[in-house]
Amino acid sequence: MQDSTHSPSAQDGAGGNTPEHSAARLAARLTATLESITDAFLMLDRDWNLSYMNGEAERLLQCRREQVIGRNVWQVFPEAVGGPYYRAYHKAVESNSSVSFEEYYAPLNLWTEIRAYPSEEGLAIYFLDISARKASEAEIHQLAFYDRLTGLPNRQLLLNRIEHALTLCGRIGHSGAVLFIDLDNFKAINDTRGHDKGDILLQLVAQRLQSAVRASDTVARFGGDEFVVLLEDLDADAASATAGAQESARKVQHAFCQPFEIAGVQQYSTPSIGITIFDRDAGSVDDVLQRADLAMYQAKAAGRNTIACFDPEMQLRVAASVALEADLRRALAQEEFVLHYQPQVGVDGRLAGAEALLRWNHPQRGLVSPAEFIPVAEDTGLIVPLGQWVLRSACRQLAQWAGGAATAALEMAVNVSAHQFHRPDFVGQVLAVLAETGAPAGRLKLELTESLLLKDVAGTVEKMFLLREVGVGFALDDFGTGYSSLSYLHRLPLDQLKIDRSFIQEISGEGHGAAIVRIIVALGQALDMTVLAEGVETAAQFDFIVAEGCQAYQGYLYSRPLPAERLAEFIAARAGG
Ligand SMILES: Nc1nc2c(ncn2[C@@H]2O[C@@H]3COP(=O)(O)O[C@H]4[C@@H](O)[C@H](n5cnc6c(=O)[nH]c(N)nc65)O[C@@H]4COP(=O)(O)O[C@H]3[C@H]2O)c(=O)[nH]1
Repeated sequence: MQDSTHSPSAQDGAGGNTPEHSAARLAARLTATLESITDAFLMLDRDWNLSYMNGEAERLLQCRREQVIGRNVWQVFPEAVGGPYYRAYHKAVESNSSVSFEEYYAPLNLWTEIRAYPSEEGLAIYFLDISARKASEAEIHQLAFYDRLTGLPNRQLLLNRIEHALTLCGRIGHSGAVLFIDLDNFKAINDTRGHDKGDILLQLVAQRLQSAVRASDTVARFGGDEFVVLLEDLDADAASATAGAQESARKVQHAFCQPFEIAGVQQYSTPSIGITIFDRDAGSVDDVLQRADLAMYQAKAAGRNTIACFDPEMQLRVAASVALEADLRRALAQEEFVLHYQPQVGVDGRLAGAEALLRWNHPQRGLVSPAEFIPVAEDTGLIVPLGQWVLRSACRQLAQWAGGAATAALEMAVNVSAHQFHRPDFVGQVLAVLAETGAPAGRLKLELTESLLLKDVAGTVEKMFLLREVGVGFALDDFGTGYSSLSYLHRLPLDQLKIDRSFIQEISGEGHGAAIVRIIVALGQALDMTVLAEGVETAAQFDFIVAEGCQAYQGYLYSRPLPAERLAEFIAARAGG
């Protein structure tokens, strides 16, 4: 049997068993319960008058119950009239059911549940302050979808928006565009001014980009110094969509005209911008971004601070070069390269030496010209191991010549690419190869190009002098085709200028070939360098370069590039004849 001293009625004291007393006790208990729950709680009667309010509701709604009980709720909270709460209260009454929702009610985010009581024709309303949960949800969203440094949408949000834009294109039939933006000189700024200044630049760029485009366009940080602008809602017509995207790209470019002020210093930065237009047939998000990225590379290649539109041929070229790169790596591992040697001759007919020219002995394609694969090797950095292989093989050959009576005096010219030359250990590598092969340093001539020399002139001069100390000579290849700057020529320890074959070919034609040959010869004399004409094919060209004072030449007239054994036969035949 239940212990009566523990029953609620026993605790309520004596004489409290009348229906009135029971009701009063129940009301008191209910009130105590309603005051202790964590929800805010309100009751309205059927005339919208507030009939009850607990302490938590007082706190959340910032009012005192004695001032509001009995008053019309819409008079107490006039700002709510017509708003979401107003509509929800009416809906609950009309539908005679409960309604719950989340809504911002300044300055709080509230979860609200409204229950209609048909019998009493009133409403019971519960509120819960969910501001803290909302704030942490917002923070999680911010971290997941926005870039911390710039506050811009991040790559993930951009991908979502492009996906969405592609779906819309399919449904509505309009088109959109992606502008892929890369800062041209960001690495240099980061390296010279420090990462904190680099970060400031990225933040300023983010602001400029946002003000350069419409508020409805997405500006996202893709990563590092790469930004993407997504334009939706362009015309369905391809030509006018392209024109619209180009116009936006020009605005973006224009936003970089003014310098950025970073820690009191004016800093200029320029963008390379690639554009791709997309419509319902654009494929996947990745396809679209890849095209924009390719177009951006095209813009960079065109000289920076430029805008380029995606061109499908470009994609084919890139695909071919990716395939070629893989093939080159394999070729290097399987030693499919060989050197051919083209004689370099004095105009008096004396054989001076040979230029080592790289050939790729491809298992399917036969001999492949370096003109086809050197640019890819340069772009991918493969030129470094490849150039090292050339240097070692040519020096081995040079050492062999040094031991033969008829070939002892021959020089070996070796092409050196900019990538290879600007490696910090270049001098050490050349010295190591000379030591390893036993080739005479005094008969090794490195052929450098003008563009190579222009980059970091001081470092270049230093390397050249270090090598010259052991006897290595230098020729300037393809002279006249690059950014000739006469001002640096006299600072460099060069032994020879090579006139590019394009000028030799022009000698008898309409062009300025003859005049250019004359100028280069005069320059060589003034700077005490020998001048060698490349690509001499005819007797007339030979006569001209002799008359102009070139000391040496190479070209089909004398000999094509030859494999080592054929060159040995060639030399022996000449010695014999
Ligand atoms: N039309 C015509 N052409 C002539 C004549 N005489 C020689 N040539 C060609 O002209 C090029 C001369 O080499 P280059 O200017 O250094 O130009 C070279 C050089 O820049 C690069 N290259 C070749 N081997 C190497 C290498 O080992 N390392 C690097 N970095 N580049 C190389 O590839 C370029 C092309 O090499 P090749 O195809 O061997 O082409 C060679 C040679 O075969 C002629 O009378 N008429």
